[in-house]
Amino acid sequence: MEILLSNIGKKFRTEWIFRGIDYHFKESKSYAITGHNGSGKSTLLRVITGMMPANEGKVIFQNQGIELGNDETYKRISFAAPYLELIEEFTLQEILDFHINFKPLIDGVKKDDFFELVYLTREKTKQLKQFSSGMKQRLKLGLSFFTESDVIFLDEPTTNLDETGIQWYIDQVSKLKKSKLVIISSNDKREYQFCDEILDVTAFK
Ligand SMILES: Nc1ncnc2c1ncn2[C@@H]1O[C@H](COP(=O)(O)OP(=O)(O)OP(=O)(O)O)[C@@H](O)[C@H]1O
Repeated sequence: MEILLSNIGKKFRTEWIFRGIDYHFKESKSYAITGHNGSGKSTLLRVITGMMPANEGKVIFQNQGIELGNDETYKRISFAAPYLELIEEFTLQEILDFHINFKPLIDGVKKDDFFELVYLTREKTKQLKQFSSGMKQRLKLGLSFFTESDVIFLDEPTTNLDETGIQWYIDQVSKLKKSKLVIISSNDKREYQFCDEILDVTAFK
């Protein structure tokens, strides 16, 4: 799976956040979208994933040269971000069951393995509203790491994680990046230092 950005521009009211972005995200490579606070990293991620429309240009997802429609694209991408809400009334077990209706767990990972992989075995029957912010973030990352997708989008992935959580994140992404396209929006080097390429959004003001 690869993604082509063709002349992408986004503005809020009259202010252009970025403009004229042409870029090619290639299969099984990893990319960091960088830039200072407010430069437009999250906005670009939202535009690429289709959560927000661009004002100019086109985002094309393609597989072996064939353009994918929106329905197909959504099945193949995962997205974890601090601002994406979880259903807080669900227990951990319920949210996993809900999620795997749409995106099955990756080969070799069973439900119980998932709880272990995200270090939440004792929280299976706990409602998410009782989770700490770091536990929620680990769960969001886990849902994107361990369910089927070809592309993983991560926005500020280590938000609310402690040192152990950050190391866990680095270990997991380092493994995943060998087989998936990974795109990380961040201004924290530790979150993206292993990436193959950097797209600096400030270059497109
Ligand atoms: N929904 C919105 N409506 C209006 N302006 C917005 C909206 N979302 C973002 N902006 C503005 O767009 C600019 C880019 O915001 P964005 O959140 O993409 O930056 P960022 O690089 O991700 O920042 P940070 O590093 O602080 O997370 C900012 O000036 C922000 O105020």
